[in-house]
Amino acid sequence: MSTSNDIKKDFKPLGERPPLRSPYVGVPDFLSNVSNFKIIESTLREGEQFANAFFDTAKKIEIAKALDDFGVDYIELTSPAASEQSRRDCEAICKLGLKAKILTHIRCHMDDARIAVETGVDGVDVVIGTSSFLREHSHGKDMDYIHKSAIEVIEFVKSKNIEIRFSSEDSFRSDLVDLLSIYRAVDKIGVNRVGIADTVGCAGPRQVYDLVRTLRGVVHCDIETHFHNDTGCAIANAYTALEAGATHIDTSVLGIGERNGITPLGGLMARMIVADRDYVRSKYKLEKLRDLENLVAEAVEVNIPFNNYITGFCAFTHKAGIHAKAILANPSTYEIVNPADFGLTRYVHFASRLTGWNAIKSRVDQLDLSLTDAQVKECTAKIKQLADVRSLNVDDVDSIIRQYHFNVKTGSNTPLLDAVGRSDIDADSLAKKAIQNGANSDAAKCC
Ligand SMILES: CC(=O)SCCNC(=O)CCNC(=O)[C@H](O)C(C)(C)COP(=O)(O)OP(=O)(O)OC[C@H]1O[C@@H](n2cnc3c(N)ncnc32)[C@H](O)[C@@H]1OP(=O)(O)O
Ligand SMILES: O=C(O)CCC(=O)C(=O)O
Ligand SMILES: [Zn+2]
Repeated sequence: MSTSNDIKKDFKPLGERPPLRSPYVGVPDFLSNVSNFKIIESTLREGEQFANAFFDTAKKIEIAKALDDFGVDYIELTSPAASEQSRRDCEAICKLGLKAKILTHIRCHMDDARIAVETGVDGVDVVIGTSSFLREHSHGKDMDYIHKSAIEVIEFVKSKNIEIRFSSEDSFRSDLVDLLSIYRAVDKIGVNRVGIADTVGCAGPRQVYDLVRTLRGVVHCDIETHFHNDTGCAIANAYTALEAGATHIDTSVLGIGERNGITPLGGLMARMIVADRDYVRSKYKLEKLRDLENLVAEAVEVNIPFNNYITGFCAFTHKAGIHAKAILANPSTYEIVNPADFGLTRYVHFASRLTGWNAIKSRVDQLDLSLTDAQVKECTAKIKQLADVRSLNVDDVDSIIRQYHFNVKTGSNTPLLDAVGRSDIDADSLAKKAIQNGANSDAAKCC
């Protein structure tokens, strides 16, 4: 039983106490791989299944090189059994001598396996559906057949001394006993990885955690995971899988894939840099992300979404006055990801009625003008007055600030609205103008 003397003895003055653990850092877990994961980049396999995708050989090579330069661990390619050109492209990419290991993705079938091992790949990803939906309506095979063909294909690929991964398609709608028994069997004969796939995007993070953690207790090999984004959980599920002990995450650039795709590479980077900045920065050339996304977006003829992780046009734009003030004082107040880690810049928006005098003061300083705080506040009020009437852009606000400054310094009384013109400019044409001028044209560069 502790006495009051013991309590006094244990009591340490504040300065001597060990630092409190940050509440934002997860509880350490020796099975977690959030600080030690690998990316299997599947833009050239899953991504080719995206509705708009057509990659000719030159484009595939360009994308493969860009992925390699970014630092992904593996590049997964479409099955060489898909078409003659797919096979030739696979061979061509294998010959590039990239740092990333090259994989191809095949059905659990000896015909596909025989073609795959001849392409020069570093490894083969084998998949077969195990849910009753796929067993009945896709390939029509039962679990006994799946076991037998899996063992045959795996032994064959292993005999060629290249990596082999076995994955169950539609894992989250498969019977748990079926799953664990096939994974145990393939682990026993020595696969490099087993894969779990949320093929229809039905799983939530708790299910992912439970399945991966259970599997971690059953197999010795690495665990790869693949998450579709139909219900918006692809990044959260990937992160949770790593927490539960998965070792590899499948991604594609911008998340492109079947239907609305899979875990996006950029979104995963955003999530993981918050978990372990040093690890992510040491492995991946994050400043190349934007170019990589632009390359793929152009190839598949889509725009980068406005709300894209990291590279969306407003991902680091701060608008409301309360945010702007705090961001100017310390960017960590309203930013969990530092844009500089990705070679990007943050912006403080000041051309709106939501702005505040701190943002306008910062703009006054950028324009190399000098006004007292009281003057900045008065000028801000004028800007907000006009912003209540119509949409403003940077030029409008700069003109008001300059006119206000001129009036103050010369004692003149020119109406501020003259600086921006009194004619009605409709909001639509201003918005169009802003887009033409580049997305951040009405924002101030800062910090
Ligand atoms: C969830 C995923 O994304 S898995 C990866 C998907 N990738 C691809 O489909 C690659 C591109 N696919 C193709 O080019 C073609 O589908 C091919 C070459 C693979 C097969 O073409 P086809 O022989 O004309 O068959 P089709 O595409 O109509 O049907 C799929 C066939 O594969 C079989 N199959 C489906 N999944 C598997 C599997 N995992 N393992 C073994 N066989 C499978 C089906 O039973 C069906 O064969 P069947 O016609 O003899 O019944
Ligand atoms: O091979 C895998 O693990 C995943 C295959 C696939 O694309 C899927 O199931 O959605
Ligand atoms: Zn998929």
